[in-house]
Amino acid sequence: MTLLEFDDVHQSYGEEEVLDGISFDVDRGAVEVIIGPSGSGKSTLLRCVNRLTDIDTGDIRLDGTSIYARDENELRQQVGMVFQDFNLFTHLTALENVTLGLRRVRGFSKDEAVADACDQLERVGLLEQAESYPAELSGGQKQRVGIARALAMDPEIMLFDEPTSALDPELVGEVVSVMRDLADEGMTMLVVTHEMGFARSTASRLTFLDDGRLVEQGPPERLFERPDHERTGAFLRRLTELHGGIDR
Ligand SMILES: Nc1ncnc2c1ncn2[C@@H]1O[C@H](COP(=O)(O)OP(=O)(O)OP(=O)(O)O)[C@@H](O)[C@H]1O
Repeated sequence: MTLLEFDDVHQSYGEEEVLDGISFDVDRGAVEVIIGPSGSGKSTLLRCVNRLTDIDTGDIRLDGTSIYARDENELRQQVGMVFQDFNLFTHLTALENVTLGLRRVRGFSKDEAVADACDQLERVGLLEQAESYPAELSGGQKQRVGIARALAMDPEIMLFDEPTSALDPELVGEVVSVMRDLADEGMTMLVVTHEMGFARSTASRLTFLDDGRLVEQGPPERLFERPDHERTGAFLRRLTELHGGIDR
């Protein structure tokens, strides 16, 4: 069953067309991994889904309704986003970073918010660090707080924009493992990543973007073994050399 639809999406910055007619559907429970060269429009595509960036023409529908027909705050609750550089409030503890949205957006009482935030931190294996400030956490731990914060909104879909790219290599595994658990729980996920181990083991489908166009889409095993386009094959071989095909 379709949850998210991109319908002929065009987006430009000034003269530069960044998304040039993107159309595809994401099923509920699917893990869609978006790959493509730098500047191909991957981040922009994600940012359009929760209206951090507006599209020029076309439409994006969530659960059959245009994202432009929805209340913006409600949309941001339904669409969780995890950023490369965590975007945590540095003056708040891990727990406070998670309770903030629960109180302000979901209207939870203080006690309810703390209880729910503790559940979310436990889900990402960080309950013991609840009282730590971001500066006291490793990059992997910070990113897991970012995931817990997004999960606290009880989203219908989670967007991950290169969630492991800012991490030291030894910290990538703990974040990938949390993402894999979410996939196993049936969370719908749209993931921009270079982690080919994750793509091979967990993606329902890979989507290859180049220069704002959707070049090729398919199950990871087919795209890795028998891509229709030479560009896809060459790109995946290079990513695998750089970021490993090893399942972490
Ligand atoms: N706020 C902005 N203003 C102007 N141009 C932008 C803006 N954000 C992105 N761009 C341009 O849009 C194009 C696509 O950027 P985008 O970040 O979506 O690509 P990407 O595939 O995610 O790249 P990367 O892998 O390097 O993050 C790039 O040429 C970029 O310079």
